[in-house]
Amino acid sequence: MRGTLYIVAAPSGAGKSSIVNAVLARDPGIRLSISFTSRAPRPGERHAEHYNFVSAAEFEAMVAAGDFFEYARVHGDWKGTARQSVEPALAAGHDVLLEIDWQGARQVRQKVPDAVSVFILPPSRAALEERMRKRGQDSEEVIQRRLAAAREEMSHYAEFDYVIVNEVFDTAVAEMCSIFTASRLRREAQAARHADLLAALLETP
Ligand SMILES: Nc1nc2c(ncn2[C@@H]2O[C@H](COP(=O)(O)OP(=O)(O)O)[C@@H](O)[C@H]2O)c(=O)[nH]1
Ligand SMILES: Nc1ncnc2c1ncn2[C@@H]1O[C@H](COP(=O)(O)OP(=O)(O)O)[C@@H](O)[C@H]1O
Repeated sequence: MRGTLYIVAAPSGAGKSSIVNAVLARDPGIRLSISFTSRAPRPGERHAEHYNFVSAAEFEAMVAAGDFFEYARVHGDWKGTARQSVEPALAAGHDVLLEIDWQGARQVRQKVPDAVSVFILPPSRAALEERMRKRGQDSEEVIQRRLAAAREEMSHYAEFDYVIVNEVFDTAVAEMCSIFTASRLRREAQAARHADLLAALLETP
């Protein structure tokens, strides 16, 4: 059976990376796709671990070569998921998780209609702003830009299959694990039903 494709999106600062890391630690079978980006690495970020960092020209060459499963301009930088990070793993039966924005999520839904998409919301505007500041990595100008971008991102929450409000961290992690487990079980049950049906249909009379 092909693997399941999970999409997780959220406004910056909602707790997406923290939740995804906790879910991956509990469920090591899920493969996290490492995106490509044209933005410069921040202090402490490592190539091929946080992102595959490439120049804008390299990114655009990958677009022209059709290398991307999805890509978009996010906060002024190119971000994209390489086909190579997704298609072989799904075909081999592995589940793959994409941490991408709403524009990428739209492209993926068109390609893979049974992808399972989850949107993470902060419990309040104040909490979102506080969490952005707590990371202490961005200038005030960048934070103001990100708050405006957060409103745009959150306006698309209803396009997603599931919404998690990240108020209590452990509850949010448990909710995401439940969503993933339930959707995997549903797909396995459906595949088993189809296998039984085909066996019956193809049985020689
Ligand atoms: N479409 C798309 N969006 C992405 C990709 N990788 C990251 N993003 C989105 O880019 C936004 C900013 O990412 P984030 O890691 O929070 O911030 P950054 O550290 O400034 O890159 C978030 O909405 C991510 O979901 C990607 O491969 N494709
Ligand atoms: N439920 C929560 N309650 C309080 N702080 C949280 C919660 N979830 C995440 N955080 C904190 O908020 C900040 C932003 O989280 P992060 O995972 O980096 O967000 P994102 O990936 O969505 O930008 C981090 O300092 C993180 O520890």
